[in-house]
Amino acid sequence: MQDVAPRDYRDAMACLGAAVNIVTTDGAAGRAGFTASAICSVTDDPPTLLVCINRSSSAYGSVTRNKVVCVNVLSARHEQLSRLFGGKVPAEERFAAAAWSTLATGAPVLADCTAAFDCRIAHVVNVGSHDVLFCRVVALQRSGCTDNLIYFGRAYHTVGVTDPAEAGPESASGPS
Ligand SMILES: NC(=O)C1=CN([C@@H]2O[C@H](COP(=O)(O)OP(=O)(O)OC[C@H]3O[C@@H](n4cnc5c(N)ncnc54)[C@H](O)[C@@H]3O)[C@@H](O)[C@H]2O)C=CC1
Ligand SMILES: Cc1cc2nc3c(=O)[nH]c(=O)nc-3n(C[C@H](O)[C@H](O)[C@H](O)COP(=O)(O)O)c2cc1C
Repeated sequence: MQDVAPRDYRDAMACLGAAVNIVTTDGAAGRAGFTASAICSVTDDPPTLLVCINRSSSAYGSVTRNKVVCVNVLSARHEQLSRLFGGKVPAEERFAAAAWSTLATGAPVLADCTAAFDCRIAHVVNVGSHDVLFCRVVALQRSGCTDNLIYFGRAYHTVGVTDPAEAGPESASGPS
């Protein structure tokens, strides 16, 4: 069996469009955040999603020691914010560019994000360069669920619904 080269793998993955998110954390190990597309729903009972984080990321130490994250789903207007959280910018400069609140865990919630999943990290699996974080969702926020920022072909794009009613009502739930 022929091994697939990492470069060929990434070229093929560039053809897999994915929603863009900002994953944040806060706590004793400090506030941090990074742009992430490797996020997936695992199960709705108990509500669980997964996040893949590169262990070389500047946010890695804070995320794994705080053991909490908030997955902030981005919309078209957040492209510049996504670039800021995409690397090489000091954490304080990243967070200064937007307004944040908190839900249950204390991880920063982006004020105008499409949806926010506030989570406690339940389980971690090491795979190659990344850790896969299995995250139990303990609180939610939804607002203006009309469009998504998408990363496809190494570029940003937007998908949206023309009728906001299709996306359901705005809401927040879980302990606060
Ligand atoms: N899952 C990840 O860690 C991702 C990391 N990135 C980072 O963003 C920067 C810009 O990336 P592109 O311009 O899209 O070119 P690229 O060739 O680095 O990435 C193309 C595609 O490959 C995947 N990918 C990239 N790096 C990966 C990694 N280390 N592990 C697993 N999958 C990976 C992603 O699906 C990405 O859309 C790079 O530094 C890249 O490492 C981007 C997307 C996902
Ligand atoms: C569109 C996009 C998606 C990304 N997705 C992920 C991801 O899922 N997991 C990850 O560890 N890094 C991902 N990255 C890279 C991190 O955002 C970036 O490397 C991270 O902020 C580390 O940079 P830093 O060490 O300078 O903070 C992505 C970058 C971009 C631009």
